[in-house]
Parts: sequence; C-alpha cells; structure tokens
Amino acid sequence: MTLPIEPPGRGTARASSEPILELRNVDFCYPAARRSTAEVLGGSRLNKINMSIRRGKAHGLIGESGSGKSTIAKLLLGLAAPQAGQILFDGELLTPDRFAAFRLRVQPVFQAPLEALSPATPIGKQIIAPLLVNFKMKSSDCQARLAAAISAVGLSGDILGKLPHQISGGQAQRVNIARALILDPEVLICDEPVSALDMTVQAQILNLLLDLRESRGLSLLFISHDIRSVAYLCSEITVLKCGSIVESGSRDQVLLAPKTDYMKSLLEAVPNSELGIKTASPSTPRSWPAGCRILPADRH
Ligand SMILES: Nc1ncnc2c1ncn2[C@@H]1O[C@H](COP(=O)(O)OP(=O)(O)OP(=O)(O)O)[C@@H](O)[C@H]1O
Repeated sequence: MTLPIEPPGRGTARASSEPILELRNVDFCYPAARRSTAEVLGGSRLNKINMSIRRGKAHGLIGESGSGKSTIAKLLLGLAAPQAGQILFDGELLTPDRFAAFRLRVQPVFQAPLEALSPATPIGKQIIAPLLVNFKMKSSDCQARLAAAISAVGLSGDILGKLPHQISGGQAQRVNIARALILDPEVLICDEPVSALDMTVQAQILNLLLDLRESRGLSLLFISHDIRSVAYLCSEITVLKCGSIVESGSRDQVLLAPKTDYMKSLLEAVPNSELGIKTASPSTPRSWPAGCRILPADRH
C-alpha cells in the first residue's frame, strides 16, 4: 500500500554520503535572550552553526546541558527559524513551498516516551494519527502500514488497543518510533531518545535505531549526553559548547584525537573500551547490558 500523496523527490536515487539536512552559518537566538545582555545569553544563542547530516548515516550531537542541542533539533524540525544562515534539505534551500514535504520526511523522536503520547488514546490510533491528519486517510486504509510499522519496531499487535499507562517506557519509545516511521520519513531527529530509559532498554532502542538505519537507509540525528551511545551509533559527531561548535568530524577523529580541552574533559570519564573503539572482535562493553553490541566499523 502506498501513501495517497507521494512526497516530492521520494524514490530519487541519491548517493548515501550526500548531506540530506544541512545547517550553513546558522545563527539563532531565543526572543527573551535577544533582550538580555551578552553575559546572560550563554547557550541561548547559536553561533555560526555548520553541520551536515548525511544520507543513511547517524550523526551524533553532544555537549553539556544548555549548550543548544535541542535548539538545533528544533531548527532541523522547522519548529524554529534561524535569524541568519541557511537550512538545506536534500540539497535545496528550505523555503516555505518545500516545507510541507520536508515536515513529512523529517520526523522527531523525543526524550520522554510516555509524555509524548496522549494518555487517553489507544496506541494503534496514535500510531496512525499522522496518516489521518496529513493524508486524510480512513483508519481502515491504514492497517497495512500500521502492521508494518509495529513490526519494524518489534512490537506485537496486542499493544494497539492499550493505553499509554498500560505499557512500559521502552514499549512507549517503540510506539513513538513507529508513529514516526508510519510516514516513511528519511530522517529521524532523535533528541535524547534513550536517556529516560533504563540501561537494558537503552541498549534495545539503540539497536533498533541501528537496525532501522541499516534496513531503511534512514538518516539520524542522535542527541545525547552519553558519549558511549553516540560512539555506538554514530559515524560523525558534532560537539557543542555554549551555542558554538567546538569539534566536528568522524567518530574516530572526535573521540580518538580530540582537539579541545573541552572534548578531552568529556572523554576523561569514559574509557576507550566503553566507546567500542579499536575493538578487534565484537564483544560487549564492560558496563553495558547483554544484547548491546559493539559496533563494527563497517556498520557505520
Ligand atoms: N523557548 C526558549 N526560550 C528561551 N530560551 C530557551 C528556550 N529553550 C531553550 N532556551 C535556552 O537556550 C539554551 C539552549 O537550550 P537547549 O534546550 O537547546 O540546550 P540543550 O543542549 O539541549 O540542553 P539539555 O541537554 O539540558 O537538554 C539554554 O540556555 C536554554 O535555557
């Protein structure tokens, strides 16, 4: 079954290393911060942000609390507009006429999985809601896509009639990912998608994102405080401090040869063995739960 409206550009063969989402020289400042003094501004301002999420790749965004990570996610979701600079989607400037297609092809996954769900609506209805709203589809016409979406995230059909308070946090995050996938997006913007989950479930969701990236060619922005998760999932990493990028490059460049004292200090707390770096054979990181795989380099 196909969507009644095929997003423009879909199906076009593109090289997997091309940027799908780009920020070029982007400046952003929240309105309240614009009225404040420069000293108060801190991370409320994004300065000259240049960042590319490549097609089919996972890009990690790390940095201390308040450094501007979620603000970058908002810009990439079209929830805020930059005061200067450009956002490019699929190689073209994101203009108002391209916005509707963009919004379908770039979907969010947020931190608090249960809070992202409506408490009184059955799970199945919530997953198909984007089809009903965006494509005016009838519920009965969404069932094949619904079955595919829940299967893609490893859920079974018995969850569809349940309410959010009847499912676990890990199941709720799978539901949120299914709801994002139902529109068949090309990019997932994942803002701390595992930080509210316990370690075992974190590993399961990371593995799910890894599998989805591989099987669907999804591009991911993965925002996290946890460098190990970023090392596990992402081939490229951007490091943010007080609204500015202080490091950016391949996973190994940023983690093995950090240029700044800031990045070095972030890495001090995490031994290489837990970053999955230079690990000759697949094994499980020391403090990670069983089932969490070290990422072989070729899976990036
Ligand atoms: N709606 C808003 N209005 C004004 N300032 C805001 C708003 N949202 C965030 N900020 C400020 O912008 C800065 C960056 O916030 P942001 O949420 O992007 O940081 P973050 O790196 O994602 O932090 P965390 O890791 O704690 O989620 C912070 O100083 C924050 O207080």
